[in-house]
Formats: sequence, structure tokens, C-alpha cells
Amino acid sequence: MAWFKKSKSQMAVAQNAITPEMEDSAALEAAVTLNPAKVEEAPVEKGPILTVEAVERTFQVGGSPLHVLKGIDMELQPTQLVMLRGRSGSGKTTLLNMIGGLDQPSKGHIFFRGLPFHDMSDDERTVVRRKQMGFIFQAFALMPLLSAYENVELSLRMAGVPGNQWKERVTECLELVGLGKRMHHRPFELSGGEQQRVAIAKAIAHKPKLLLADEPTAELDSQMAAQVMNVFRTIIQTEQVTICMTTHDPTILEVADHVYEMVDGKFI
Ligand SMILES: Nc1ncnc2c1ncn2[C@@H]1O[C@H](COP(=O)(O)OP(=O)(O)OP(=O)(O)O)[C@@H](O)[C@H]1O
Repeated sequence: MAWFKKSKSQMAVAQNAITPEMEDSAALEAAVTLNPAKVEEAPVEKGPILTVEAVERTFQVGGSPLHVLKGIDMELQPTQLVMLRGRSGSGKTTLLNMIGGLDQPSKGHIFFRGLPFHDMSDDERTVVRRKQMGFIFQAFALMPLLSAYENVELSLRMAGVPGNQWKERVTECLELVGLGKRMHHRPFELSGGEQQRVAIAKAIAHKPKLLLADEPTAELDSQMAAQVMNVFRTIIQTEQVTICMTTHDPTILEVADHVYEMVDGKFI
């Protein structure tokens, strides 16, 4: 938030949109630092929405380096459904965290809509993440005492969306995931698949460009997992969102536009 306050006072300085002249990452970073509104209003993608270049991630464990990602290159094109597949411990979540700006590479570059995530501060990445990304987890991460409707509304409230837009958008999102008739149920009154669909409605409510999902079907039986994948396909069409998810489940791979297979920190 400190970054946001500082930037707000500087916003009058930079009223220009990101332009083709601002191709180098330093200029792009300056645009973000000076004017967060321009991050939200980035131009329509012509190329990939996300590019990962030669990314490595090393953790220090007990004084020794643990090389978890060993040179990852990948791209996410707009409105693609991309899966990261691999055994437990292969590095999928580590990579997903980096794509989502929750962590930074030890080496290499990550560009999200032209923004150099590898060069940006935590606060800068947090602003981009809150405005432009949505997250879905294996355990559905719903507030247990709130209804489906209230859970989705909470995410709009937290994203700073004006209150007069909540009702229409909450209803739209819950109908999109097939829960128009279950809006006022609390999580414990819903099946696992329905709870995950509420979590999807919650994650897309603020209209993110990129949805990241870590093992979203791991807790579901095959029928519910198929429903969740159908919902992913629907929201790609209706919301023009790009989805990147991790999975162990071979039965859902055919739904993907592209599958990256990870073995021991590399794609094969
Ligand atoms: N912060 C950290 N510090 C040290 N080691 C870490 C850290 N985060 C991840 N690791 C290690 O990196 C390796 C890869 O972990 P990661 O969670 O990315 O794998 P994964 O493919 O997502 O596995 P799973 O499918 O079980 O979730 C593991 O050996 C893990 O212990």
C-alpha cells in the first residue's frame, strides 16, 4: 500500500499510456511506478500475455542451494488454457508462484503483459496481481460463514469495485459457473465441485486477465473435475481470460490448449 500511496501522489506526472516507444523494460517499469492506472489499462495483447525466459529458482536449504527450477521457457497466449503437469516436487507450484508474482526468479525474466515481474518490487507486483490476476487453489478457500453470493461479493469489495456494480457482477459470475440457483447457499451446503465453482466465480469477479489455478481438481471426483474444466472453457470464451493451472490428473489433459510437462525443474 505504501507504494500505491506514493504513486497516487505522482499520478499527475504521467498521464501517457504505455506506448510502442516504451519498449525497454526500464521505461515500462517507470510507467508502472508512476501510474498504476496504466497497468490496469495496458493495451490489448498482440503477442503472449506472459513470457517466461530462462527462469531459474534456487532456495537456500540448511546452508546449501536447492535448484528447484533449472531454466524454464514458456509462453501463455491470450485465451489459452495451459496446464503444467509433473510429479510431486517437480517444481510446478514454484513456477506458478513466480508467474503470479508471489515470488521472483533467481535468474531469468518474466514479463506479464510487457511488465518485467523479475525487476519489480513486491508492492508493484501486488498491485498488478490484485487488479489483473485471479487465483484458485486446491482447497477452495471460501469463507465458511458467508453464502456463495457473499463470498463473491467480498472479492469485489476487496478489489475496490464500486458497490453499485456488485449485485449485477456477482449474479453474472455465479450464473456463469452454473450456480444461479444456489447463490444463497453456504459452502457446507454445497458439493466439492460446487464449492470450487464458487471459488472460480470469486476469482473472476474483478475481471482478471490471467487466472492461475494450483491443482484445482485434486479434491474432486472425475465428474466434478470435468464440470470444473467445462466452466474453465466457458469463462475463457465469455471473459476472455487466460488460464494456467497445475495438475497431476492425466484424464483432464485433453481439455488443454497446451501442456508443459515438468520433470525435476525442467520442461521435457
Ligand atoms: N520456499 C522454499 N524453500 C525451500 N524449498 C522449497 C521452497 N519452495 C519449494 N521448495 C522445494 O522445491 C521443490 C518443488 O516444490 P513445488 O511445490 O514447486 O513442487 P510441485 O511440483 O508443485 O509439487 P506438488 O505437486 O507436490 O505440489 C520441493 O522439493 C520443495 O521442497
